[in-house]
Amino acid sequence: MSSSSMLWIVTPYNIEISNFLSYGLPDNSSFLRAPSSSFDGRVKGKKKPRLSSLSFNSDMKYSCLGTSNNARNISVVSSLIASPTGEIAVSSEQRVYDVVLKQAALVKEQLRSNRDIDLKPDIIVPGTLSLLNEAYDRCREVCAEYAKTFYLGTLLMTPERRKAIWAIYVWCRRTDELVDGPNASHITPRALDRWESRLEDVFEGRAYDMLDAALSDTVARFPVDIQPFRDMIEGMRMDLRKSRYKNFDELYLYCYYVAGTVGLMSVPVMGIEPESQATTESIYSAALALGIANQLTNILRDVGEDARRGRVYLPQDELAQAGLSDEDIFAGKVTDKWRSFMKKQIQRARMFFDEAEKGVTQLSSASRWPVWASLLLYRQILDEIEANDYNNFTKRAYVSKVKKIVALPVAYARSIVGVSRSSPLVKT
Ligand SMILES: CC(C)=CCC/C(C)=C/CC/C(C)=C/CC/C(C)=C/[C@@H]1[C@@H](COP(=O)(O)OP(=O)(O)O)[C@]1(C)CC/C=C(\C)CC/C=C(\C)CCC=C(C)C
Ligand SMILES: [Mn+2]
Repeated sequence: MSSSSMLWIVTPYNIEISNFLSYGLPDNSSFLRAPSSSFDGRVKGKKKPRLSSLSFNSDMKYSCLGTSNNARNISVVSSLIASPTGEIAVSSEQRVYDVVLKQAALVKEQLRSNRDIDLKPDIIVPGTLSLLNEAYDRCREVCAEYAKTFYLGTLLMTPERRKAIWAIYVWCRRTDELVDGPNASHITPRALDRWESRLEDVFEGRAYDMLDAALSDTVARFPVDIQPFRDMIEGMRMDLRKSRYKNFDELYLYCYYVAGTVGLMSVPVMGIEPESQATTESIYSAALALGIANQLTNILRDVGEDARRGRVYLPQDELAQAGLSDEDIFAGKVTDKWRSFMKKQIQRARMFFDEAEKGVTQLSSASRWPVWASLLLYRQILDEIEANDYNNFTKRAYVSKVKKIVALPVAYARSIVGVSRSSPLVKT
């Protein structure tokens, strides 16, 4: 479907920025939700496993993202969990990795059949191009308003790619706003089903409003798959039904849904450096790691705020191991137990950032800066939690303007370093 023909059905609503999160959800009761993950339980890869650099000690009972398919194998084996009834369950990590493999395979396939996405010609239907430009401009405004630093970073990207990232950003923001925004108390699982049904329409070129129209155009131009978008909605469903996470496996799945998905949505737009020797899978794994790292950081920053909403996004088993409980969190007292618990949580988030770093250099050169900037800035929130002596109950950790300004040239310097054969993601 051409991006322009899609525009025939766009209604140019006059949407104000302050109002951009409004959504005309269709009442589609016949909608059948697709499964959120296509995991089939197969063990991937044949080579000898190598331990992932992110494996946690037995205390944490978690081995995280590997740096290659080889590394992944070890987690596949260790990710088979036997239930008390003897059934073999599959870990979240493996379920998510299956999505990563699928995304990587899809993008490879689509790029093969569409060598240069930036040169995909417009089929111009009279009058529609200016509408589309207006739609992207709305996305730009929203992005500039809600994510200033990140917006600045996108300005270095090619015009095609930056517009696409704005459109994806806006869809993510709107989705999150459904469960976190002013109308959150009215949001039901059925409303999320309708949001998903609307998403499918957007992917098929039927946009409901201008912001959708921009996304519809983006997904027609870039090899972006619907699965991570669906999975983000699944994360919002999870938020509606759940306010506690038994262990890190459960939390990992939530983090994938609401944040890891952003990495998977973004890579096909950001593009991979043509010189890159890394496997597509490893780059997607790094992108996933960045999303997880960001979300874990969000969670650690917002412990007090979430607790006041009755939510605890911390692994219950790890809290118990540290001699802590929900009551301690609601009491909001910084104790030595809390400090030592937080140290471990921060360490884990940093490991995900380290994993993500390996992939940034593999992105196309113009896309690296915003990614480096967001990585460096988000990671600094962890430093600020430490600087607040782990008081994330009543003090919000934030990165000062000065530190943000300093981070930008650092990010730029990193972004101009090209891919090297010694990169940890490169096949040897
Ligand atoms: C190889 C490699 C490293 C590639 C880079 C891949 C990449 C660009 C990854 C981006 C990761 C990223 C920015 C993830 C967002 C994580 C996040 C903060 C998610 C938030 C979820 C809900 O949390 P919560 O409700 O607790 O938070 P709030 O209090 O509401 O803030 C989200 C809010 C989900 C919605 C996500 C967004 C609005 C961000 C979408 C961002 C993009 C599409 C652009 C990403 C691009 C860059 C350059 C960062
Ligand atoms: Mn939110």
